[in-house]
Amino acid sequence: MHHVVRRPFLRQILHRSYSMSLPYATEKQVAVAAVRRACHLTSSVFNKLVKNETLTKGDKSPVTVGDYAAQAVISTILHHAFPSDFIVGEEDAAELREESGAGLRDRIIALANEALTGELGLGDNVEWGIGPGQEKTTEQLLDAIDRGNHPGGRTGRMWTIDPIDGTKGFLRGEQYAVCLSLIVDAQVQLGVIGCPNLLVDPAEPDLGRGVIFVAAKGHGAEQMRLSGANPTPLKIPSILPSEFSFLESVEAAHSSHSFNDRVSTLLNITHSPVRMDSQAKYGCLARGQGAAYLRMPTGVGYREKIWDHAPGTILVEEAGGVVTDSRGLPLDFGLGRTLGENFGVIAGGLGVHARVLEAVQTAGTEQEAKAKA
Ligand SMILES: Nc1ncnc2c1ncn2[C@@H]1O[C@H](COP(=O)(O)O)[C@@H](OP(=O)(O)O)[C@H]1O
Repeated sequence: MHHVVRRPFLRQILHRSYSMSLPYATEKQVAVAAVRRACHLTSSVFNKLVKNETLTKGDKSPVTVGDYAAQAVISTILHHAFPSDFIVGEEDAAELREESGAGLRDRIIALANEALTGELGLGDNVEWGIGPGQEKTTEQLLDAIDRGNHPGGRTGRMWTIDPIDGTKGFLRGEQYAVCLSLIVDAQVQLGVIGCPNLLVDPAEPDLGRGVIFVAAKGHGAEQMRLSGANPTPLKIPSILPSEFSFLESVEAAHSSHSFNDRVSTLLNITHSPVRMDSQAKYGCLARGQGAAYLRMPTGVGYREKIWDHAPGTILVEEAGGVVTDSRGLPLDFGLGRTLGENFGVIAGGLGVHARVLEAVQTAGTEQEAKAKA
């Protein structure tokens, strides 16, 4: 009798301390498992389709195959674990449902099923629809891709998926990232960024490549191996911008290189910028590579997508940094699928961010004056 009375009490205490330690513990496990499988998938697409096939210049088919299949995998896992959550994903399956898309569709379904049915790894759970024997039908996987059509908004639980962020980097065999975040009532609660091509430690190249960055609101940021091993907490060091360089996009069409040059000059930064595709930039910043990430628009009209910044923003904030737009406003993840009126992105360590923001505003005023003259 004594035993029967004590057990629920103990379970209550244990549950309370567990949920106090990490409110989204299951979500974190599921998200890491989903990103890990998608990373293996995209790496295998690269090895099969980019390295070993002759691609014509501008051929985007490996990206298309990888993008669709990775979104199918992540969305399937999320739906098994959290059936009522919404998903804001970059892709939809309309093209694959057409008669002309049959070849592409078959390739994608095979790849997604291969990724879903792989052996269970560290922290995996069969209840998430993964593991040997868990094949899905074509219809189930197309529906999984299409579940990414949520319009976003200010309330509710929603996941953002960018199955291959940095598609240009992916095709060049350089950096790209598989990105996932959980947003609850417009606040990012969880961010996971898988970077299959990123060195585990730039100071020790022998450790190899393949990193997953994870951050949970109020519970810090960490980096782990793709297997989930070696979780290491991340903290942005307090450094002066002159000692380090900016992180920026490789693609001049995505972010103004000349504007960044001017900001570097204003801050007396002498090192060249580190150019890198995808949200791997946020990951590098969080582990102390580069002083700040600066992304200023190249023209008017483009609106940044929430899936391109939600995981990175929480990662940098949880590593002790700050992320705002070029006016110093927080990024607003509650306006739909885009960041709406936010203009540009500045991410950096606490003191560094304030100095970069000031220089960005000076450079912006100069630019306006020049345009008027
Ligand atoms: N004109 C533009 N300005 C800013 N970002 C753009 C852009 N056109 C595309 N992008 C986004 O930039 C992302 C890549 O960022 P980066 O330059 O940091 O690697 C692209 O993601 P995808 O590669 O998933 O399409 C795309 O969403």
